[in-house]
Amino acid sequence: MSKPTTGDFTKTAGWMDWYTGPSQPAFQLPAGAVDAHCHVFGPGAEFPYAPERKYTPCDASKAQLYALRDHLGFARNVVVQATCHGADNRAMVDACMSSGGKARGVATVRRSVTDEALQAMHAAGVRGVRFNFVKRLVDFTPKDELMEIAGRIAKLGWHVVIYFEAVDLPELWDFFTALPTTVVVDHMGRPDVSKPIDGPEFTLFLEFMRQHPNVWSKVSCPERLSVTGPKALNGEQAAYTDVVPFARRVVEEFPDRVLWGTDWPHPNLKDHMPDDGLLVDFIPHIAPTAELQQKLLVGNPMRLYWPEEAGNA
Ligand SMILES: O=C(O)c1cc(C(=O)O)oc(=O)c1
Repeated sequence: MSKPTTGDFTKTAGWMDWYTGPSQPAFQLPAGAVDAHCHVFGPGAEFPYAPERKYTPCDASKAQLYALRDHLGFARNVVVQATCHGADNRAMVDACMSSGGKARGVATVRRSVTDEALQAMHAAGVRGVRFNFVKRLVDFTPKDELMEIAGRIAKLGWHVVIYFEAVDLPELWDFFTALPTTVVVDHMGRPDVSKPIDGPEFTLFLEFMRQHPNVWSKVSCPERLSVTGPKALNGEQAAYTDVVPFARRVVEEFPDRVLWGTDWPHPNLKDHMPDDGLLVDFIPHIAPTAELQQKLLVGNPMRLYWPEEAGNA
């Protein structure tokens, strides 16, 4: 793949660029597999990063994303608005519109967004909004503003994607459970995988999903959650073993409400940048049967993002 650039922007100190030589996965993805969580960054020269951003990344263009899709063997992408673009959705929308129907999007919007702008995003392929509660990534948005947005996008048939840290779930519970749409949790609500799987935090997360059939989870980002590794580098076929029991528990208990994505280009990693081919090889460890893999990678994302075609998935 081509190398990342940065245009006129200066990257955050210590920024780790995405991996340019991903391996060919050993795991064969099922036909029609969807990478249901990935981002584009800029390019900054064309789609400038937002003034309110908390980090400045290297560029990660739609062409580079789609080259990775083809290399790994995915058929489609869900492009999630990255916080470095704030509520300026142009890069994400442009990626969706250039995909020939093979990408859907998740936007970030403010209360001031017009109905016309929402309609235009819908036409481009956007099917959800993202509410972010991770304090290092965004400034606080009042919950009444978010609830108002949720009410408006519900009418379009969109869903809400939520990103939060496990310790914050108790405080956010009432807000999340009042949302009127399907609710998709990013990265399993970021469990601390050094804690026991049957400990209070992860038990609460499972309870959240058990009690609320409208809640789905992305079982993504082992590279972010892992404490012990080993890293998805140098041909490692058993990467991030400490994350496996957590993700597998969610996949096995809620097989019809899980999604998987690469999280390319992996914003804000501090320790290492994974080989995305080896990340794909992580999938059969958390979804060990062909049936679970089919739901995770094809059936579920198609139902949520391409419902008009889902009958065939
Ligand atoms: O943990 C993160 O740093 C992170 C950031 C973003 C974003 O900036 O949008 O998205 C993610 O999925 C994860």
